[in-house]
Amino acid sequence: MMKGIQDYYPDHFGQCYGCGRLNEHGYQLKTAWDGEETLTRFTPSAYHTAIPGSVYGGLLASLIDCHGTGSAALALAKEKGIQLEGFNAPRCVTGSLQVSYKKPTPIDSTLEIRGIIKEVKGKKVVVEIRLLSKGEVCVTGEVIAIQVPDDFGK
Ligand SMILES: CCCCCCCC/C=C\CCCCCCCC(=O)SCCNC(=O)CCNC(=O)[C@H](O)C(C)(C)COP(=O)(O)OP(=O)(O)OC[C@H]1O[C@@H](n2cnc3c(N)ncnc32)[C@H](O)[C@@H]1OP(=O)(O)O
Repeated sequence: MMKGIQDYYPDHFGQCYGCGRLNEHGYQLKTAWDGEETLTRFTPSAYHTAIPGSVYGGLLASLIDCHGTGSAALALAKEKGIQLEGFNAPRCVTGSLQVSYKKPTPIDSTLEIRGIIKEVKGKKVVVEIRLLSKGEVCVTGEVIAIQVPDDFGK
């Protein structure tokens, strides 16, 4: 599996259900740069069903959520010139999450979640997200992520 910004969060940020590397029950999303965009992949299982053939919308929202905060952390690291090593990644939590379901999301394919950084202003980052299945955009969203201090959650 590719390495993501989540691999550079310290242990107390590694417990997140969506993206914590230490949560054995979670999705363990990995968010990385893909050119100017950010990218996460997730392969749904049959039990992630809404109606047969389509992915449950709440799951799709949580993929957008954690990919958004991870993308924001990548953007802050880039802006501040931080070389990722050890557990030194900037960390963000979700301020707001907006999701728009454009069409049913086929479940029998690996999903691609792509982020575009729209704004970095102080500790606030706005990320626009597209979620694709079989090459088609099924869901769009916007995450406003806010950087928190290093001791947040300790
Ligand atoms: C308390 C529990 C938190 C749990 C966090 C879990 C940690 C996870 C750890 C590790 C995983 C890695 C991370 C993955 C995360 C996964 C996603 C989640 O599930 S996160 C959980 C859901 N989110 C919350 O529970 C946030 C609760 N809210 C807060 O803690 C604060 O309200 C916070 C940090 C979001 C903002 O508080 P301020 O005091 O730092 O912000 P100000 O200084 O007032 O504003 C700065 C800028 O941000 C905007 N802003 C602030 N809050 C906003 C909001 N809610 N929506 C939109 N914009 C907001 C403001 O308008 C301002 O923007 P202008 O500079 O004026 O342009």
